[in-house]
Amino acid sequence: MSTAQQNFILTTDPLSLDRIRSILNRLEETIIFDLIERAQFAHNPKIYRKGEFEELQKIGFKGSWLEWFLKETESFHAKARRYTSPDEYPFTDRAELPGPVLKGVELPKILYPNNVNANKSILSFYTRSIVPRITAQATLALAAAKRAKGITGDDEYEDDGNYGSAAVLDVEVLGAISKRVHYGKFVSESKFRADPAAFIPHILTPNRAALDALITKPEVERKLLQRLRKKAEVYALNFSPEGEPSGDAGRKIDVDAIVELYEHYIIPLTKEVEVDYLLVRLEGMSQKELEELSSAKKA
Ligand SMILES: C=C(O[C@@H]1C=C(C(=O)O)C=C[C@H]1O)C(=O)O
Repeated sequence: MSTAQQNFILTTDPLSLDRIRSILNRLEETIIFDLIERAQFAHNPKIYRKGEFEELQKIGFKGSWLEWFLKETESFHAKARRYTSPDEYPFTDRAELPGPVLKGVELPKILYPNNVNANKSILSFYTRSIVPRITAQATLALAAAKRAKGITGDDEYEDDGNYGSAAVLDVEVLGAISKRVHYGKFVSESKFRADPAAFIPHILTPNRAALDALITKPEVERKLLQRLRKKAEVYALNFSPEGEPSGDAGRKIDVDAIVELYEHYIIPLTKEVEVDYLLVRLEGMSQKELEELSSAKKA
């Protein structure tokens, strides 16, 4: 599917699973490249801890350096109505963001009204598990360079002072992961509409495990992880000035780290969003509406 056909406005069938899967596939590129960019800087743990920067406290901001970046960036994006789109969620509380300067666009209402939002979990696993892992190479190289200058002990590690550059990239990675994970809502809506009768009893019970089994496609996940490894291996290659790929010169990022990120965080969280969305999919419906839906033919 061409990238133009992925466009929400141009497509004829926004809920086709093929279209949704092609978007998830394209987001793999975005996430891998953003992680490669972030991996050039050291961990810089200071930027993830609240209260580390006196300068921020002085201007009345109580969160971490990264939270400040998120709030400032998202405030601007909110003005351009980014978060009125059903696949874009801010990390900052909406109440703290300004309203859009442009009037809202009339997008077709495809999703059922819901407040499912996984960003708190995304922020937490990204900063605790992902950043330390993908920055390990840069952090070790930094420590070696510092030792060569006679700096040893605790001051050797982790901090290269590139707080702005690292946080700009964190904001990019987080936005891409968030978009990917919340796409789970479209996946669920598509699967639900294809066979409402299969889902309804488990939504009413409610039975998370049964819903999880209904939406899980092990074969799709297996192929995804295989494809992702191949993509990461290729994109992370270093090239000689003559354009020769040199696998021996090391890769720009730890390929296993990317595959594990998907396997242990991104896919499970997408499925959690899928199930959370299904659990509110019938809220406010009358008995008659439920019966009509239950007897709707399998698509
Ligand atoms: C996204 C889908 O739903 C589930 C979640 C997947 C994922 O997060 O990549 C993959 C397959 C399914 O188990 C899908 O069916 O494509």
